[in-house]
Amino acid sequence: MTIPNGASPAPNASIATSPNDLPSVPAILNQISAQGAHLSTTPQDYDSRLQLLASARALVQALETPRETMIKHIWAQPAVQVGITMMYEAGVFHVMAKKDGPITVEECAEATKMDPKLLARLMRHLGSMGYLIETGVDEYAPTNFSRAMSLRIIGDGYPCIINGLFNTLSKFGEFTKAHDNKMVLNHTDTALRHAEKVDMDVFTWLRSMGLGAHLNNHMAGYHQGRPSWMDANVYPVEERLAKGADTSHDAPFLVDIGGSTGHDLAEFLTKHPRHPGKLILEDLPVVIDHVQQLDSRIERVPYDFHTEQPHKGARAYYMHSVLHDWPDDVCASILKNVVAAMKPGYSRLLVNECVIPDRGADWQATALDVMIMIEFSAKERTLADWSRLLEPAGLRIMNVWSGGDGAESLIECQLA
Ligand SMILES: C[S@@+](CC[C@H](N)C(=O)[O-])C[C@H]1O[C@@H](n2cnc3c(N)ncnc32)[C@H](O)[C@@H]1O
Repeated sequence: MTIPNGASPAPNASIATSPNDLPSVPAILNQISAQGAHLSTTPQDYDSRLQLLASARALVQALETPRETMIKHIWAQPAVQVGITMMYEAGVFHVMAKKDGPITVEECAEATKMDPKLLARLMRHLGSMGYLIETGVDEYAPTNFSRAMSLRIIGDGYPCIINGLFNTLSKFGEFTKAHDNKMVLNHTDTALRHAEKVDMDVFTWLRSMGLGAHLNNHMAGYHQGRPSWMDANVYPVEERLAKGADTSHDAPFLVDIGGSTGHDLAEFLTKHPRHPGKLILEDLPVVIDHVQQLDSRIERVPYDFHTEQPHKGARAYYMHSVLHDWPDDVCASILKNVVAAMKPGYSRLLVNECVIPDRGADWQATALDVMIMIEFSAKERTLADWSRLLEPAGLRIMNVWSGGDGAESLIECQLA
C-alpha cells in the first residue's frame, strides 16, 4: 500500500475497538421506537418499513466497532455468500422448505449427498448470522429468508453472481490499476474481459457458464416487491398511454425491448388487462427460446436491439434495466433504432431505470451502480446524464415519474 505524501499519521489504534458512534445510540433508539410504533399501525406501508430498516442499520453501525465491521465484511459476509450458494446448488434449501420445521444436518446431507461434516460448518455459520434458526445440536429450522431460497427468483441470483461474476469483482482493482486508476466506460474494455480473458459481454459470458436462466430469474427477483411504474400511484397508464392509443387489434401498444422472459409484460397484463392493442416482448433469440409460462396474449419476438426495430409506430417502447448495461455510445446506437420506429406525436419511449440523485442516493442504487461499473464498464445515470443521452438521440423528456427510494423511475419521452 502507498500512503500519499502529507497524509496525517495513523489514528490511535484504540479506535479500532471503540464503537463507531455510541453517543448517537439513544437518539437512534428513540427513532426506532417511534418508527416501530408507526409501522405496527400501518404494517403494509412500504416506506415506513424502509425508514425503520434504515434506522436499524444505523443502530448496528453505531454499535459496531471498526474491527467488527471489518470482520463482518471480509470474513462473515463472503462466508455467507459462498455457503448459501453451495447449499442452494445442492438443494439444501428445498429440503428444508419441504420439511418446514426443525431438520438435522444429517437429514439435509442425506437428501442432498453433501458431506455432513462440511454442511454442518456451513449451516452453523448461517445459523450464527441469523439466516437459519439453531434449534439443537446440528439441527436448524428455516427462516423466512431460507424458505424463500427455494424460489428460483431469489436463489438463482447466488450462483449467477458468486459463481459467474465474483472472479471479475475480485480483479476489478487490478483492471483499474492497469488503466491508471481511471474509470473506464467502454463496452469492449471491461473487467470481465480482463478477468476471464474472454471476448464476451456479461450476458454471453453467463450463458457460456450455463447461468443464462439464472440471470433471467435473478432479474425477475430483483424487481419483486417494490413500487412499479405501472401502479396507479406512480404512472397514470390509462391517461398517458391507453387514452388516444390505436385500438385496432394488431396495433403495437407496448413493446418491451430487452424484456427478458416477459415478467414486466406479465405484470402489466395483470394490472391493466383492458389495454388496447398488442403487448410485444423482444429479446435475443436465446432468451426468447427460454420463455416459459408466459400468457399467450403476449407476443414473443426474437430481436437484437442493434438492428432495425420491426414494430413501427407503437404507442410505447419500453426498456427496463437495459440502457444501464451500456456506455453512452452503445446506448446511442440502441436508441437510434427505437427513435426511427417512433411515430411523431404518438409514440412514447419509457425508460425504467435508476435516476441517481445528486445526494442521498439509495444503497440499492449505489450497489447496482458499482456492480454495473465492474461488470459492464457502464453506469447508473443522474438526470443530467439521462438528458445528455436522450436529447441528442432526438428525444424530449416529458416527465420523470419517481417510484420512490430504492425503486427505478420511469423516464417518459417523446420525439423532440
Ligand atoms: C439487465 S437485463 C433486463 C431484463 C428486463 N428488462 C428486466 O428488467 O428484468 C438486460 C436484457 O437485455 C437483453 N439484451 C442484451 N443484449 C441484447 C440485444 N443485443 N438485443 C436485445 N436484447 C438484449 C438481455 O438478454 C437481458 O434480458
